[in-house]
Amino acid sequence: MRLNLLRVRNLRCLVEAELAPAPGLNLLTGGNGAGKTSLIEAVHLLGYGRSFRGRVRDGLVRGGQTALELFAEWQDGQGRRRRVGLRHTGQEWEARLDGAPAPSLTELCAELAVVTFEPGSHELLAGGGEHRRRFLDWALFHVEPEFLPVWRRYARALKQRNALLKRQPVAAALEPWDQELAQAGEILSRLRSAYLARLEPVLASTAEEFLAELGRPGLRFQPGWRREEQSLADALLLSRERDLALGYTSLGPHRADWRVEYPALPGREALSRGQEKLTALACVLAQARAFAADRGEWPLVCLDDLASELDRVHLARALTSLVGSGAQILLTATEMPDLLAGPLAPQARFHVEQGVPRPL
Ligand SMILES: Nc1ncnc2c1ncn2[C@@H]1O[C@H](COP(=O)(O)OP(=O)(O)OP(=O)(O)O)[C@@H](O)[C@H]1O
Repeated sequence: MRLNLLRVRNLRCLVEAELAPAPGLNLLTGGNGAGKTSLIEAVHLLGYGRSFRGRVRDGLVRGGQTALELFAEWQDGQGRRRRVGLRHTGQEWEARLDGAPAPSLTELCAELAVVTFEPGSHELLAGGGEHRRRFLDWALFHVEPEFLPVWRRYARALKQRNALLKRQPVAAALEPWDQELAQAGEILSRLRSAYLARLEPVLASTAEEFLAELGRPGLRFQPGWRREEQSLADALLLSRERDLALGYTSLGPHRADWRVEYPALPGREALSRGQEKLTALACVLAQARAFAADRGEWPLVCLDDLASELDRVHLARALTSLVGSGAQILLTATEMPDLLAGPLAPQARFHVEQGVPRPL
């Protein structure tokens, strides 16, 4: 997947910005508040329907404006030229995909695959389970056709069951939703567990390239109930009294989680802050690699302010591992890191000032 053109209007400080990235490594430099992260946010928004700094309604639209507008043109793995346009007010949106109206944001996000590592990405290890579920589900959404319908089934059944639980229904009223939840939930869990099993060796080889000192990382899946001991149907039945008292469904795949384990470390808490970031980066890059292996094309890789996150040695190793891969990369930094020379020299450089990126 190769992004040829990005146009942004009225997103944070970007009044009217245009970026035409090259294949390979693109470096965006500029001072604090210049708009580098906002450009990455624009790409991320097309890939996820939300920013990594919150929803569109949480301040993404430029002050004094009613909507932001994005346009992107890229080439997919088969060499086809694709186009997407999005207008978003924070409440309402309108989108076009290849010239036709897009029926949903989900449809849009299925087309442009983006992985992002930014200063908040250490939340993948340190934050709540929703970050890690989102990570898992992004991959499945893109590579597993069975995933989205089953995820929707599960989400709908969960909403209905939770609404019922609040009303203290008779047990029989819960039956159909328990059944639906159990059926969809078992499939969801199987898909997630299989994905993590596929990701584990990819993560190990990625971490080996720039984080070998910690040993081979493993991935442990937590399905959201005691899956090795009981079916989800049984678990739901057993937790019914408690769920009625709580007024919501206390177990199931919506509570799933996963974690990275290093054999020589007692737990995540033993990681230094830098090691936590490197591990999160390894997870993100492994996910991009696994995507490339499954789909035969790389997602667009966005790395915001990586140099301020990593020391020089780890930064060089991480970039070397990526740059050789053929992925298109958008990398932001306040200044050009001096290690970006020789084989790590960017294919294109842009300087961002007051929300305007200019090619150098
Ligand atoms: N809704 C908004 N309307 C107008 N300006 C905004 C809005 N939200 C944020 N800004 C401004 O947009 C800029 C955002 O900059 P951005 O985070 O993209 O900068 P950056 O180049 O990545 O900087 P840094 O190096 O400090 O991370 C800031 O100057 C901020 O004050």
